[in-house]
Formats: sequence, C-alpha cells, structure tokens
Amino acid sequence: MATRLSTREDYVSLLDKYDTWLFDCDGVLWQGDTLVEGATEVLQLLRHHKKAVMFVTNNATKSRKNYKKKFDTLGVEAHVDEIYGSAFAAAVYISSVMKMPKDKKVYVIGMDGLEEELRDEGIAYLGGTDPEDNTLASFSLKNWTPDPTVGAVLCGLDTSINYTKLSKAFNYLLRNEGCTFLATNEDSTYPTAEGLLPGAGSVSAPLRYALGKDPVAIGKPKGTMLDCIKAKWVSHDFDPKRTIMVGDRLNTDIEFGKAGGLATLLVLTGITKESEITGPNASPTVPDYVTNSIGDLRALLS
Ligand SMILES: O=C(O)[C@H](O)[C@H](O)COP(=O)(O)O
Ligand SMILES: [Mg+2]
Repeated sequence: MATRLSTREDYVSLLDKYDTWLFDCDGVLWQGDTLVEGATEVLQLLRHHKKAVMFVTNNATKSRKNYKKKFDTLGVEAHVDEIYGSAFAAAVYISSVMKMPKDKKVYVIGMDGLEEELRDEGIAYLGGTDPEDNTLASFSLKNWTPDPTVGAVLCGLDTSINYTKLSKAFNYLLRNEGCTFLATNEDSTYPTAEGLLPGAGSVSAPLRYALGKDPVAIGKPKGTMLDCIKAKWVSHDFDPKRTIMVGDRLNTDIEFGKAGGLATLLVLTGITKESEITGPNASPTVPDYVTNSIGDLRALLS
C-alpha cells in the first residue's frame, strides 16, 4: 500500500531518509516547456540540504547538452553530468554493451538530440533528420539502395515520423543479417502541457507489428539506465537504500525504481491518474509514496 504524503512531517521524513534523488522529467518537472509549479524551489531546497540530484528521462528527442539548455532556459539549476536521457543511454549501450563494430552504422528513427549522442559516442548513423528521409513522398523499394553496413535500427520519439522511415527501418531489420532492433524507450504516450500525444513506444509499434518481434528497449523500466548512472557517476557513493526515484508513470519510472531497489515516489502531474492507484482497478505496481505534485515538498520551506 502506498503512503500518501500530506503533512510537513511526511516530507521531513523523506528528506531525512534519502540522500540521492532521481527525477523523471516529463510529467514531473514539466509538461512540455511548462514547469510544474514549485519544481524549481524544491530542487533548490534539496541541493541546499546537500542532496544529490539526477535527472533520468526516457525522452530521446534531446541530448544531455540540449537538456542543459532547456534547464537553463527554464531557470532550473542542472549540470550535464546530472542528466541521463535515453538518447545518451542508447548511445552508451551500442558502444559499450553491444560493442557494435566501427564499420557498422545505425539507422535512426529519431531527432537531432539522438543523433548528437550517437556522434558524441563515435557511432556512425544514417536516417534521422536526413532530408532524404524526412519526406511525405510515397516510398518504393525500386528507388532505394539499402546500406549493407547497417547493423542496428534505433527507434526513439520522432515527431516527424513517416512511411519512408518505417519502410527503411523495416527492410534493414528484414534484410541485413544480424541487424539489431533497438528502442530508446517504449512509453505509449507523451505528456505535454496541452495534453497527451503518442509516445516513443507508439512510434516503434508499427515496426514491432510488421516484423512480429519486439525491440531491445533501453530506457526505463530497464536497468540499463541505472547501470549507466552508476558507471558514469563514479564520484558519488550510490546507496540504493538511500535513493528515491520520483516519477509520473507506473510502468516506467516506478517499475524502474522498484527493479533497482530504490524507493519510489509517484506524482500525479503527468501520466498516472488517481484511479490507477486506488479502487478496484488499481495497478499492481505500487509506489512507496504518492503526492500530487513535486511542488508539495515546498511544505519543507515553512
Ligand atoms: O514518448 C516518450 O518518449 C515519453 O513519453 C517521454 O518522453 C517520457 O519522458 P520522461 O517522462 O521519462 O521524462
Ligand atoms: Mg514522465
């Protein structure tokens, strides 16, 4: 049963128990480019209390550097080495886990942030924002010469998805021997300030259906992101028992935290609604704590 936080004492107890605070972004800190009320003050408060703060997002549209610019624009203190996005995790996975040979390329369905992380990791790629692939023209195999060096297809949130990209990705996975099907994450929906949009998982869904197989998904809830954080954050004494994951989605953030042995705090400013955690149809994924918004922790300021 989740503990519903409400009093100042509840938040003081949370502050005492956890030294490392992992924050999901979309639906927790902001919806699109609109900050959740109180998020800035709460992050400042945690830093004032010498808490370690990390940002762990499945949103693969931005690189760590892009996210740093977004945080700066929104007036939120953040440092590049505190930001872990699924674009960065995917690039690390391809280079350090898959150890894809240097003469192989990745066919990308995704945006410039994902391309930037692949470049920074020294991974050759094609597709992505290439104008040749960003077309609404109908696609024909007659007019296409596939690249035989493509060794993986990587699919992330792509707000310019089209039939050409899906057709090329499908054929690389069908034709190129050993071509690996990767997804940065599989969130079904994407929360914006104006409402829900199809998420990264809904961008890769046509490929899953056409191929009859699932991709290797890298983002939350998979442990890859946590492994990435532990590997890159060597300066920090990472104690899972004193770490809390703050998220808005049960099947990514909360499952990620639980699988990693972390405490979990669900907020209701994003995807998950009250009816999913209470009543007869409640999800079997139960967070340790629930509060309406991360802004509620401003109770600590009084
Ligand atoms: O569709 C997506 O990629 C996700 O909805 C979105 O980007 C999730 O981001 P997060 O909540 O992990 O920050
Ligand atoms: Mg979220």
